[in-house]
Amino acid sequence: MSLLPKIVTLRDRGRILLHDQFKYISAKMSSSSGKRLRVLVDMDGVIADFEGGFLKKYRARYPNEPYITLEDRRGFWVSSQYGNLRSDLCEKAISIWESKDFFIELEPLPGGVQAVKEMAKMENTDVFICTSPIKHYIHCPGEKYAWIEKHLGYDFLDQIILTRDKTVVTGDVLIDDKPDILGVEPNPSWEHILFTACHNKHILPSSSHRRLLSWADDWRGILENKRL
Ligand SMILES: Cc1cn([C@H]2C[C@H](O)[C@@H](COP(=O)(O)O)O2)c(=O)[nH]c1=O
Ligand SMILES: [Mg+2]
Repeated sequence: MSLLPKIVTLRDRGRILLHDQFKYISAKMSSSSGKRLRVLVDMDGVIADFEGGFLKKYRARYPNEPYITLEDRRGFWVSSQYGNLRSDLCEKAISIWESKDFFIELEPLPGGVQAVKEMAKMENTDVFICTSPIKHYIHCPGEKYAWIEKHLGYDFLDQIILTRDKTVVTGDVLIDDKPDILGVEPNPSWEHILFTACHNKHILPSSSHRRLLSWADDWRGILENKRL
């Protein structure tokens, strides 16, 4: 090996320049669909029918108690609205989602599983299911895993984020039906796309939220727009 300092000739510089240009062009070609995107998809109320599953089981267990139709649902917290109806109904509502088999037996919401599968196959796209477990953890976390395996497949178990604070998760987009997603991070990295559900459909359009009305809505357009 020569001990002489390396002299970069004009010809070398030309080669380096060409090499850099080649690298730039091939990088551009491989990311023809724009920048890499990390999409966080909520589970309850977005791909799994929490509200429908709740009402069915609540009515079966408490056939003589009053209930709230999906049409009349207001506000994210089912427990609060039932508690306002009659104070003891709050506990009765909670007893439903704390029961064994509640989360695993939730029906998929129309188009959700198909959309997530398609999203995951898109070039330059990482999809994670970002979902909050209840604190009564005996059944819920395991059943959420089982639901993902059942509907999205075994390999999707690598893509699960269980957290009660979604603000600390980094991503480009969070598709979620909860209107206010708060936590310790005041400026989360993601844009919250509000997924329309029976409890939030009456909230007026706001400049702080873009909406996805259902999985038949233009989720592909939202993703492409985020790549720009
Ligand atoms: C309506 C409602 C929900 N929960 C629980 C059930 C789920 O584990 C989470 C919601 O999770 P997401 O990731 O935000 O979809 O909250 C509850 O404890 N009380 C309720 O009234
Ligand atoms: Mg949700």
